[in-house]
Amino acid sequence: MEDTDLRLESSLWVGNKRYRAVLTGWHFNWTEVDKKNRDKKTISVPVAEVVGVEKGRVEILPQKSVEDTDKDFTVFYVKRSSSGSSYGLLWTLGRTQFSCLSRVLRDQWAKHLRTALKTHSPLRPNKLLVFINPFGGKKKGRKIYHSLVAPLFELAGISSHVIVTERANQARDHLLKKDLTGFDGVVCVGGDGMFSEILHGLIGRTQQEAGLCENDPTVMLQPCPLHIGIIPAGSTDCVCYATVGVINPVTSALHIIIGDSQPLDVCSVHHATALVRYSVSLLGYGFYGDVLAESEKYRWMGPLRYDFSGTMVYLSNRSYAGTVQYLPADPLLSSPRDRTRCLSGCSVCSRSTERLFSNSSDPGISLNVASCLSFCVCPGEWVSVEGRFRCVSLTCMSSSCPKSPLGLSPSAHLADGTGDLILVWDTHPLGFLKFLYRHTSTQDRYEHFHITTKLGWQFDLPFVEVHHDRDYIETVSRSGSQQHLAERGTGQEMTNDQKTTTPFLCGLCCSKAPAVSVWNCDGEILPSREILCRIHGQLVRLYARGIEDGTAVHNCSEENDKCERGYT
Ligand SMILES: CCCCCCCCCCCCC/C=C/[C@@H](O)[C@H](COP(=O)(O)O)NC(=O)CCCCCCCCCCCCCCC
Ligand SMILES: Nc1ncnc2c1ncn2[C@@H]1O[C@H](COP(=O)(O)OP(=O)(O)O)[C@@H](O)[C@H]1O
Ligand SMILES: [Ca+2]
Repeated sequence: MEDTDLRLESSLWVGNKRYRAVLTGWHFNWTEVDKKNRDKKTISVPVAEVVGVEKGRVEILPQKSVEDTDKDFTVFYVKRSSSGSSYGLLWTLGRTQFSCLSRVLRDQWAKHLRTALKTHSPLRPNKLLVFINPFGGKKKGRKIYHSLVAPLFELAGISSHVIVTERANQARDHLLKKDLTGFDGVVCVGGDGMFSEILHGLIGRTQQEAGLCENDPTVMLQPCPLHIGIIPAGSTDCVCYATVGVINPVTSALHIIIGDSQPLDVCSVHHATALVRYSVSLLGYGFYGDVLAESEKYRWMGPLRYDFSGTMVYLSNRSYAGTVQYLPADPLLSSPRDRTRCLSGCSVCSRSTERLFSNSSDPGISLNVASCLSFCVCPGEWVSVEGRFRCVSLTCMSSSCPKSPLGLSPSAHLADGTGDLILVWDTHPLGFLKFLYRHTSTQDRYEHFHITTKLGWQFDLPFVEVHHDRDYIETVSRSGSQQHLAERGTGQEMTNDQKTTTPFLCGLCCSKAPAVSVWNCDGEILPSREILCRIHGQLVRLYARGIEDGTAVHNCSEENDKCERGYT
């Protein structure tokens, strides 16, 4: 036996097989040795991915059972399996029960492993504040938390203070006003709307404490000190999908437990001199605004309300006149058409961390170099676009979700300090259907009518433009004064310029097509149509690590597969 600092090596038994087990600084490995002392297969678990170490023979599923034996210990760790698509890995709870030659050795293994995992993952939370929206998605938030997540938190020694919300904005108000001392992070059990509440509460609280004015779009906001964890239990679950790669409560719980950390860009939306809201996933005018407004009537349908309303709004065949102005970002940083994806350990985001935080005096509203596409812009110049749009969307990240596995903007980055602006000009209904349909693509490269298609396929249409922006103004109005837009009602006589496109299938869904749309801001309808947006790079941190490349499945060896698979 060897024992220096955190290194420990000895023989251990799993069942009747003997293993040579080694704990080095970063890894816990066990290698099967046969009767002639020859090495066979090795299983290696990064210490940072050890969930817990218990003395005795312990199971936590289907219910907790502890056999308090003298020479045994049980190690729980993260185990990966394919999610079925090329990106995003499911995490389950791996478990192996080891036997030692003596109790002293057993205690030594337990002590060393526990010390090592604390040393190698310093962001593991000790205490979490958990908000459950009991009405999100299919209304299963409470069940998901208590049956799948709470036992894992308990195993990892995390204490949690759980609040089941009784009204909208309760979580946000709690975070804005109540004592948060001692908490390492906030967990939201729900959908994108619930995440948005947490986001607003934490950003608001941080700025209050820093004495910063959120209404001023030129202020450099203070990054939030508390991490946010998302247990998906909503309808779209876009933020979870885009930062973890799968919608799976156990996977998300394990990312929280091991203290993963993923920074995220946030967009602040202003009107006149006031902050309206923050957004991370979708700020959409036109189609997405109309779908949201329509879907509110059908909340009782649960997540299906979006498909139903989406079809109705599609059939109503609307487009809207407007003006969008934006400041293009430096195309050297990354581009929405560069066919790359932001995956775990993304180098574009890492480089951005240095850029975003090295120059704290950067007001953030100065321009980088010219944008791509048909616009010729000089440094420092705003680009103004005017016309009729099917939809105008802004995302700070890919906004991938189960409906659109590669997302609204597949090459967008989670934490590069920029957002993507997608302009879809008015086009014929089949063209727009093609655009929507292309969002359902699951592979980033495939053959379609003998043509190899690549990431960002939905942008390869003549009526779609995508721009990479750092900060910009967006206003949506008909050509003419913006004031006019705010005052324009739906009952007015419309000029050709103001008219929405004629519905082409039925009068049921589209008899009263309005002349203006609304903004969908992460699932909330905004009260204003004229807005000014600013991207704040890496303003919050999630317990996540970005989407893992599913083509490289780790530690799923034969031996591992024999372990308890946990909750799949
Ligand atoms: C033909 C199939 C078309 C599929 C098009 C899929 C595009 C999906 C893009 C989704 C981007 C999601 C960005 C995230 C938004 C969320 O923040 C936000 C709030 O989520 P929460 O309720 O969980 O709190 N969610 C939303 O605003 C929902 C947007 C959903 C849009 C779905 C549209 C479905 C369209 C179906 C059209 C069908 C046309 C069929 C014609 C015969
Ligand atoms: N107890 C509650 N009662 C009613 N609404 C709530 C409650 N808790 C949270 N909400 C609100 O419900 C909205 C939708 O929640 P979310 O969890 O995102 O579900 P979904 O994904 O189905 O829209 C959010 O805007 C949130 O503010
Ligand atoms: Ca971004």
